[in-house]
Amino acid sequence: MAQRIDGKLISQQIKDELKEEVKRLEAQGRHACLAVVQVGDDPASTVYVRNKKKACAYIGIESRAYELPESTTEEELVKLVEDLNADVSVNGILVQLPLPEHIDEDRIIRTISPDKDVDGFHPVSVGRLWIGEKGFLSCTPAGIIQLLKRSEISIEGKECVIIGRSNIVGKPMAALMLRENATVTVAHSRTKNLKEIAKRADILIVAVGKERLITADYVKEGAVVIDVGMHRDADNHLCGDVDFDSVEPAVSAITPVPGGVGPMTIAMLMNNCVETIR
Ligand SMILES: NC(=O)C1=CN([C@@H]2O[C@H](COP(=O)(O)OP(=O)(O)OC[C@H]3O[C@@H](n4cnc5c(N)ncnc54)[C@H](OP(=O)(O)O)[C@@H]3O)[C@@H](O)[C@H]2O)C=CC1
Ligand SMILES: Nc1nc(=O)c2c([nH]1)NC[C@@H]1CN(c3ccc(C(=O)N[C@@H](CCC(=O)O)C(=O)O)cc3)C=[N+]21
Repeated sequence: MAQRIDGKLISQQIKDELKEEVKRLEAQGRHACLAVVQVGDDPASTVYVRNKKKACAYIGIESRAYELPESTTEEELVKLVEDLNADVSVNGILVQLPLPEHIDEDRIIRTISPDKDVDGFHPVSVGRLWIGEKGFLSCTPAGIIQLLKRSEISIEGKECVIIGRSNIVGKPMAALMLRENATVTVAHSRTKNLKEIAKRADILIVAVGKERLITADYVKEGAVVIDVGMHRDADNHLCGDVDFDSVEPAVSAITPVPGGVGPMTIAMLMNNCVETIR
């Protein structure tokens, strides 16, 4: 029987640890405040933003919501981020992605002060990650490392294959697995023989954004499979990039969707917020 890696449970443990820590920090007069910026009203973004605010309330972090209309200009958003950078009562800034077409996402990410970049998306945070310097870690990859460690799955020396090379998941995931001494392969849409490469993995991390793409024929017997994907299927159920029913019988451990990586992303965002006052 494959071990089901329970992201809901592990994220709850982390949030409880953070809640205790925030209590101690508050007693020392330290207070964390996260600014959450959403432009437009994409329903998926609204759900994530709501979950982030709920997590803040649970842990004892103040959250300030900035809900801007879809028609917000790039200049207006840059101005808001600059004001938040300058506001000493704000410790962390999160601008929910994706942004509307007419706004340059990279410019907005670069505008966030690296000292308040709790998403870990700023080029300075990315550089720090790759050279092994202290800085904010990208939340989803950091959450996956915690899932593995807290499930007692060792990483050192393992063959790790990551499918996907986005700036928010695949690339920072590669940096973190390398830091943990895995041997890392990053596959993408131009990769040849994807099945053969994926089958080499002791730890297979899937972030392709294609509903149930990965079936049992991509997976080595006994591998650990981490599914980052997030989709609503034709029956309106949440599912991942991995075909869970096909893959689960072959593997030693697997994350479900929902209840796997998703809740960990939020727990690690909370950790980054607490980091601003440690
Ligand atoms: N649970 C969570 O907290 C989070 C979940 N997600 C989910 O994870 C998934 C991936 O997100 P994200 O990284 O932002 O996605 P992107 O669309 O930015 O990146 C997808 C990557 O997968 C590669 N790819 C696409 N199709 C194939 C294929 N058929 N074979 C091999 N590689 C392929 C692309 O290659 P190329 O570079 O060549 O185009 C690209 O590198 C999505 O479902 C998203 O919703 C994302 C963030 C957080
Ligand atoms: N600036 C920015 N930072 C992000 O971290 C960011 C973003 N933009 N844009 C979108 C992606 C996606 N993402 C998720 C967060 C939580 C769940 C999550 O909690 N998922 C639950 C289910 C939630 C539900 O019921 O819909 C689960 O998997 O169990 C999923 C996905 C963060 N992202």
